[in-house]
Amino acid sequence: MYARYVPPQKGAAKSPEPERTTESASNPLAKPQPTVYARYIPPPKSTNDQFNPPEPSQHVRFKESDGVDEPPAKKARLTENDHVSKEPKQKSKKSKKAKKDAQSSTKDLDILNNDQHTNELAQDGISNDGVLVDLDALDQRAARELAPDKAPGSVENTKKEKKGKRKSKRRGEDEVQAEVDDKTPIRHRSVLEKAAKSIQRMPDPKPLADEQDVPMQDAPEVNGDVETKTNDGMDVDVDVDVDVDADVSEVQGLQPLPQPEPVAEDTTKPAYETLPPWLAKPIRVSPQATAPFTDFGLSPELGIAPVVAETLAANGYKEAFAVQTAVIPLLLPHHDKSAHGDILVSAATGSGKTLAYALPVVRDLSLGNRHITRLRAVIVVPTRELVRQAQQVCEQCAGVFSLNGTKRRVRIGIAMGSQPFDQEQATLVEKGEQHDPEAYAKRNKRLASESGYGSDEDIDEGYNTEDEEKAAIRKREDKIKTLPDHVVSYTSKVDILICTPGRLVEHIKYTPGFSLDFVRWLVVDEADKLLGQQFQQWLDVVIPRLQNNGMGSRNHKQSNLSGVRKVVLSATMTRDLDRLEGLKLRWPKLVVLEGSGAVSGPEATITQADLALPELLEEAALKVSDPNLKPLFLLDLLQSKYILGQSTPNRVRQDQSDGDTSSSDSDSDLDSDVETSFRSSKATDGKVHQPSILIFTKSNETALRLSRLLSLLSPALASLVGTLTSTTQYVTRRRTIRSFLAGKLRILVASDLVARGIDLPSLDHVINYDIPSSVASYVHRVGRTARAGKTGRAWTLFTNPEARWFWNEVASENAIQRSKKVERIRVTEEKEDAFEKKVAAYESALAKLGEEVTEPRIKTRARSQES
Ligand SMILES: Nc1ncnc2c1ncn2[C@@H]1O[C@H](COP(=O)(O)OP(=O)(O)OP(=O)(O)O)[C@@H](O)[C@H]1O
Repeated sequence: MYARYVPPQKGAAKSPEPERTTESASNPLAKPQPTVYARYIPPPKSTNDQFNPPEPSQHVRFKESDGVDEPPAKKARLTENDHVSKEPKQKSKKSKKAKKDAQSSTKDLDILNNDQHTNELAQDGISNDGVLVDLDALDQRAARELAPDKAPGSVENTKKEKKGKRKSKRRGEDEVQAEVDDKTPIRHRSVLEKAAKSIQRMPDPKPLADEQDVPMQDAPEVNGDVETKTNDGMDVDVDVDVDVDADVSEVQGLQPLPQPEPVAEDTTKPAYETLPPWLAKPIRVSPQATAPFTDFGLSPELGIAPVVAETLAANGYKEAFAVQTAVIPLLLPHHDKSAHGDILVSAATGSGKTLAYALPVVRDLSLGNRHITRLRAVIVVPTRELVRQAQQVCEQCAGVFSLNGTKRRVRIGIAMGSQPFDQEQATLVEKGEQHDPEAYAKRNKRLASESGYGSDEDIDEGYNTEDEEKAAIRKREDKIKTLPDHVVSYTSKVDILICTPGRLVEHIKYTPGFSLDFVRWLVVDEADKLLGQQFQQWLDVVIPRLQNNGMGSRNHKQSNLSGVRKVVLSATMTRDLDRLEGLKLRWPKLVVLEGSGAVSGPEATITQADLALPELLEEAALKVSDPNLKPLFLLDLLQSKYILGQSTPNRVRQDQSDGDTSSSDSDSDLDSDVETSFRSSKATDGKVHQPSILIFTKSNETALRLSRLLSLLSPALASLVGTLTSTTQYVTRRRTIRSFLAGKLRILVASDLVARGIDLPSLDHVINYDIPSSVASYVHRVGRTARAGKTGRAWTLFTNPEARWFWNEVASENAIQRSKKVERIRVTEEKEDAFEKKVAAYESALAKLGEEVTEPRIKTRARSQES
C-alpha cells in the first residue's frame, strides 16, 4: 500500500490516541502485515474530543521493503488493489516489541498536532492518530457510509466502538506513555527525539489545513518495524520505515508544491451537430416490423399489386421482412420530391436486403416500354458469387412482374469476368447496322484524315479522358465494314447489369456501345467493402458517367423524378463521410435495422453500435490453449454434442439402444463418431437433418491445408469436406457450392472469399478457425448462418494472445448488438489429455501433408530440369 506523508503542525496538542484498524477490531488475532507505505498525517489541533471522535477503522501501516529503494513520493498513488487485508500476516515477539516502539514514536510525533485538523482529516479519511492511514480501511468506511444498511452492524457497532474507544483513550494515554519510556529501543528513541526537535522548530503550522495533498517528497524516510497498541488494547500494525540518516528538520521545512485544480469533466453536449442530419438521425426499423407486401400505405398503382404479392408468396416471400417494409416504400414512385433521395441501408446479415432493392428496381423497369431494351440499372457487388446470387433474386422478381408473360420481362445481364471479355461483351451489347447517310459521310471523312481520333499512342496506353475513350471506340467502329450509307449501331441487350466493379469499368472503357446514358438506378451492395481501398477507383470512372441528364434519359416512371437514384447497402455500413463522398449522394436517407437490445427512441444516436447480429444467432468461443494442436481442438468441436453429436436422431437412438445415453462430447474415437453420425443420417430417407458447417480460415493456403488435414486425421470426413478459396477456379467453386447446397458436402473450409453476402440457406454452423481480422469481418462471417429468421450457431477458436481483442472488441455488448452473450466453452483437462494421446496420429498426418505439398514441387522441378 502506498500513502502520503503530511508534516505535523507545530504547537502543543492533546495526545492523540493510536488508531485501531477495522481489521484488528474484527479480528484481534490479526497478525502483523507485511509493511506498506502509508501517509503520514499529523493529528490536528483540538481541544474538544467530544466533537472530534476518533475514527475507529483506520489502519496504520508502512511498507518496509518498498521504502528502502524508492522515495515514498514515487509511490504516493493508492490503488484499489492495495488491500492490506490481502497481505500475509505474521506476528512475533519481536514485532510486538516493535509495535510498542512505534506506539511511542507515534505519540512523540503527534504531540504537536491539533484536534481540529484531526476532524478535517478524519472526514477526508485520514487518521487522527497523526501517523498513517490505511486507505483500505477508509474504503471500507466509505462503503459503510454509502450503504449503511449493508455494512455489517454498521451504525450500532460504530457507536459502540467509539464509546469504547473514548473510555479506553483516557486509560490508554498514561499506559502508552509509560510503555514508551520503557520499551522504545535506543536506536528509535534517538531518531524520534531528533524528529521531535525538528518538529518543534517547524515554522508555521497553518498550511496544514491546505496540506492534505502534500506530496510524498515531504515525508521523512524511516526504517523499522513497529508494533503499537491502541488505547483499547488492540494491536495495531505500524510498519515504520525509518531512515536513520534523514535530516528531519530539513524535510520538515519543505512546503508542498502547489497542485493544479482538478478539471471538472465537461458533460455538456455541443449545441451544434457535427454529422449531417440524415446520418445523425437515421430511420430506425424494429426487427419485428414485418408486413404484407401490399401494405406499404401506397395506392395499388404505385405500390405492390395484390397479384404480384401472391406470386411473391408462391416464391417463398410471404410477407416483407422488416428492412423491406422500410426500404421498398422509399424506392417506389412518389410525387413527393422529399421522398426521391438516395437510400443507404444498414441491416444485419440475412435480413433480406437483396429483395429490398431488387423488387422496386425491377418493378420500375417492368413498367417501361416493352420494345426498347436499354441499360437502366446497374447493381455492383464485390464478388462473382454475389453477382450470381443477386441475379437469381432479380430474375425471380422479373418473373413476378412479367405476370406470366403478359407483361414485359426485364432482361438481366451479368459481368464478372467468368468468361472471355468478347463473349461477355456480346451478351451485353448487340451490334447492328443503321441507315444514316450523314453519319456514314462523317465516318469516311474521319477515316481519310485519321487525326480525328487522337494519337494511336494514347489509345494503346489507355485513356485518360472520356473523350479519348470515345475516340478510341469510334476508331474501332469506323473500321468495321458496313453497307453504303449505313453505320454500325449498338443496342443494349440488358435492362439490368449485375457486375463486379472491375468488370464494369472494363466495359465502360472497352465495349463499343456500352453506355450508362440511360441508367437511372445504381445499387452498391456490400458498400463498405466497395468503398474501401481495395476497390478504389471504380467510382471515379462510373459516377461522372451518371451525372449527365440529357433529353430526359433518366426520367423515372410514375413520378416527376429525373436522375440516378442510388441504393447503398451493407450489414456493416460505413459512416465515413469521406468515403461516401465518392458516391455523390443526393438527398440521402439512412435506414437502420435495429438489432436486439438496441436503444430506440430519442436517445438512439449514431454513436450507438449499429452493428447488429441476427436475432437467432448463438455465439460461443473456445480457447485453444496450445496453438500447435489447433486442428485437434477443431476436430473435437466438430465431434462434440454441439455440432455432429446432436444432429442425428438416428444416432442418438442407436446410442441409447446400446445403453449409452451420453452425448458425443466424450473422448470417444472421432472417426467412428463422425462416421456414425453421417452414415446414420444418410441411411434415412433424407428427413434427418444433417448439420452443415462453414469453417473460416485466415488465408487460402490455410483453408487448403486444413481441409486436407481434416481428411487425413479423419478419413470418414474426406468425402464430406470441400474447399473454397479465391485461388480455386471459379467453375470449381460453383460446383463446390452446388454440392454443399445439395447436401453432398457438409463441411466447407473457406477463406474470407465467401464471408460476405453469400446465402447458404440452412447453414447450421459457422466456425472461425482463425480469428477474423476485424469486427466487421466477424459480423459478415457469422452472418452466413441464422439467416432469414432461422437459428444458427457461430464458434470462434481463439488463442491466448487473441483473447483480449476478441472479448473486448467482438464479444463486448458495446461493439455489436446481439440477443445473447457469447458463451465461453471450456475444454476440460481430460480432453486436453486426450489430445496428447492423439498427437502421434496428428504428427503423422502433418508429415503426410508435408510430403503432399513438397512432392509436386519436386516433380515439377525435375520435369523442368529434364526439359
Ligand atoms: N420476405 C422474405 N420472406 C422470406 N424469405 C426472405 C424474404 N426476404 C429475403 N428472404 C430470404 O432471406 C435470405 C437472406 O436474404 P439476403 O441474402 O437478401 O440477405 P442480406 O440482408 O442481403 O444478407 P447479407 O448482408 O449477408 O448479404 C435469403 O435466403 C432470402 O431468400
